[in-house]
Amino acid sequence: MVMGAVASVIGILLISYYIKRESQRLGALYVILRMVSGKRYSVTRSEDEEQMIIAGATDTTRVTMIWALSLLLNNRHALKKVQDELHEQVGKDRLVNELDINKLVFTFKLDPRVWLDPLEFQPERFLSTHKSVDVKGQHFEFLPFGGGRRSCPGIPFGIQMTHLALTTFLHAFEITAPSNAQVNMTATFGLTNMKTTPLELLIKPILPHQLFFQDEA
Ligand code: HEM
Repeated sequence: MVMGAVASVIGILLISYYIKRESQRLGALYVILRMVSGKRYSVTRSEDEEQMIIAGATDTTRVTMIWALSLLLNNRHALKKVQDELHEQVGKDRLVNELDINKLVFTFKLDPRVWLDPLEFQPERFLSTHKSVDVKGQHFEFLPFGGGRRSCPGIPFGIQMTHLALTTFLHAFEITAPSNAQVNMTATFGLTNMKTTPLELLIKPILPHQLFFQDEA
């Protein structure tokens, strides 16, 4: 099925859905952010604070998903490993859920001075040579969420959302680039380093049709 779908749309839809669902509980979210990060966010709700959390949560997760999909498309062996693992661990009779994430070892164990072949997409390195590197700001060679006092307070939420959205998508669809062309990896400098050109995907559903229309439990 050719849809010419742009991954960002899927990312935004999933993230906006969760944010919307959680927005009534933003007051509680401040408390959680304070608890997990030890930072002083005001518990008094203000529009600025809501916008800061929504902006911090949406663009970052969307951009992470777009780059992950682009890298997987340009590295078909890694994409195959991710999808083989999903079909082995989750099967084809249901969708991915939060409890599957820890079983998806390949997918999420995921300058020459620090990294060997830094420009190569080698997610395997996080299972072998760089097994002990974590993303939460303690290992300075890899700081996707920053570090120190102003590091990201949404790390658990960001990781969970990215895991769930990416695996749900890759489990349910076969993805290819139009004409099997290489994905253009040029980045635009900004607050988040967005891909310069939109990511175009051809997606083909691979799970039973009824799973795409099931009601939420
Ligand atoms: C993959 C997803 C995410 C990535 C890569 C990411 C990355 C970052 C980075 C690099 C910073 C700056 C840290 C620094 O200055 O050292 C930051 C800050 C922040 N992030 Fe995230 N983030 C993500 C998801 C989220 C989520 C889901 C939320 C909220 C639920 C969130 C809320 C925030 C806030 C409020 C700040 C400002 C912190 C402060 O200055 O005190 N982020 N994030």
